[in-house]
Amino acid sequence: MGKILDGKALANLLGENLKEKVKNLKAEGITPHFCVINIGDDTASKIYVRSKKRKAEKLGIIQDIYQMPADTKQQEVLDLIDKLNTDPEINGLMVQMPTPEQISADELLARIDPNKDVDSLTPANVGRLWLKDHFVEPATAEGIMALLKHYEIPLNGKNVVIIGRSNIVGKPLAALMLEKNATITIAHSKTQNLASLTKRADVIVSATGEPCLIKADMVKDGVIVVDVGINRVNGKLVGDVDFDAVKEKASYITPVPGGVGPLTVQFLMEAVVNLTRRQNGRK
Ligand SMILES: Nc1nc(=O)c2c([nH]1)NC[C@@H]1CN(c3ccc(C(=O)N[C@@H](CCC(=O)O)C(=O)O)cc3)C=[N+]21
Repeated sequence: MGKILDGKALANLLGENLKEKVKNLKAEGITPHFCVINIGDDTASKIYVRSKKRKAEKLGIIQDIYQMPADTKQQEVLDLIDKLNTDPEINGLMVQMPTPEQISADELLARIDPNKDVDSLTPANVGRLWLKDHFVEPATAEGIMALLKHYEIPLNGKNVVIIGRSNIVGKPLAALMLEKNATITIAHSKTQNLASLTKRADVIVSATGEPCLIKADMVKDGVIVVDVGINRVNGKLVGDVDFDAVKEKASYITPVPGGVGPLTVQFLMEAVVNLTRRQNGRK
């Protein structure tokens, strides 16, 4: 039976260190301050925005929430981003995904000052990520790397199958894992015979939003499974993995909830603090 990769515990542990870091900055008169722009009334988004707010408060970071109506015009959001980009009080900003139909998220992201790009989703920072001189990394990908490192799971030469090619998870995770000399396969909704790929994988990362996509007969014994899926099924939160069955074959597996999710929030806060330090000429 597989060992649980306890993301929640690691997030709490790292949170204690970050709290100290924030305290030290505050002693120098610097308080990290970031903004979340949430457009529309996606239920899940509201939950995430609130959980970020809670974490920020715990750490002593200021978080402003700009809640904009579902029919907000693109230009209004661009104007807000411009204002926050140039406000010296603001160290970071992010646009909560998904955005409503009339909004071009790509255009919004491109407008964010890369120096304030908490999510690391601006074109400049995506480029830096693949060129190895990055100063921010997307939080979920970074959280997964931290989790594997904490449990001393090496990636050198390992076959990793990432399912999901999103800009926010799959693609940046591939970049970070390549840096650790893993061999990466990115599978997605058009991939044929997914099981033939996952059966050969040493590490499987699933980020699709499809409950029970990964079943026990699709994985080899001793596999390491990282479940990034967040799905609500009959009022219950589940990942992409058939957890109870797959954990019998896995050597390590993340639970949902309590796996990758809390680390995402932790590393968003790390990004805020790192950007704040950088803007103030630290490290
Ligand atoms: N610009 C942007 N950046 C993001 O980082 C971003 C986003 N948009 N849109 C949505 C996704 C999703 N996301 C999560 C954050 C926290 C949990 C989390 O805390 N999960 C808890 C459970 C939370 C619950 O109970 O609902 C857990 O897995 O244990 C999950 C998912 C950030 N995202």
